[in-house]
Amino acid sequence: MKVIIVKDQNAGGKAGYEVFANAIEEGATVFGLATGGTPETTYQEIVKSDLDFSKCTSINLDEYVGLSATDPQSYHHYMQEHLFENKPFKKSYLPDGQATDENAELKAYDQTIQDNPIDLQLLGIGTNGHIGFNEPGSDFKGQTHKVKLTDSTIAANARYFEDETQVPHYAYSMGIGSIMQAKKILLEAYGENKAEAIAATVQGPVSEECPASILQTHPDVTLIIDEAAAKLLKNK
Ligand SMILES: O=P(O)(O)OC[C@H]1O[C@](O)(CO)[C@@H](O)[C@@H]1O
Repeated sequence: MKVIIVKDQNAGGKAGYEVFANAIEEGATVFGLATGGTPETTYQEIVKSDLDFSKCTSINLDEYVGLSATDPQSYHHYMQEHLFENKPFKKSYLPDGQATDENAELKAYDQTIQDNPIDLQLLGIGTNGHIGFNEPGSDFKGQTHKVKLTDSTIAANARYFEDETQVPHYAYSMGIGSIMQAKKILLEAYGENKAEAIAATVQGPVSEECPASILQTHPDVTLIIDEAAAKLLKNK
């Protein structure tokens, strides 16, 4: 695991952009993308750049169950607003939060991931160490599945909704098994509220209690974290 400690999220966005630019340089064409507050500055730097994704494919980690692609709170909408509007891909995949046949949707998403092996997977991390919506206890070999969100995740994401009662309680998430198949993984984390999860991810035991700890077994992981998120790391 390569750990890059930056001053703040803006510096992190610049470093994150560099990882994307290098990946394209090295021939990457399939990008696993994340949502939430963390990747916003990396997307801002990409949007400002001349990087061209028109021949590339994107596959997002997750989507809330029950939200339409046009719902302002959906991850479809988030991606459109933060990236795709300005940097369109040849093809962009997110789970369909309104799928009528749930099992068919989950199977189809797994097939999409198999058909488009991910070159660079971008991740954020939850305060409880979740990646995508894979909450503590998720199977390390898991494929795309429906997740019941924990109370802490619902509370953490409530900031994007009118109030907490509007936060969906389920999501479709790429499984940890699929995430680990990516050739290269970039995890970003900013803020003191991620310090415990980062310490467990980097220096804790590999345990399903901290889903991100599995990244210790992946051959090519880069962490971009700010000083606050790095606070509990020993001998940094
Ligand atoms: O970047 P944020 O907003 O702190 O979210 C952290 C993580 O939580 C999620 O938004 C899921 O709740 C993930 O997609 C994200 O990586």
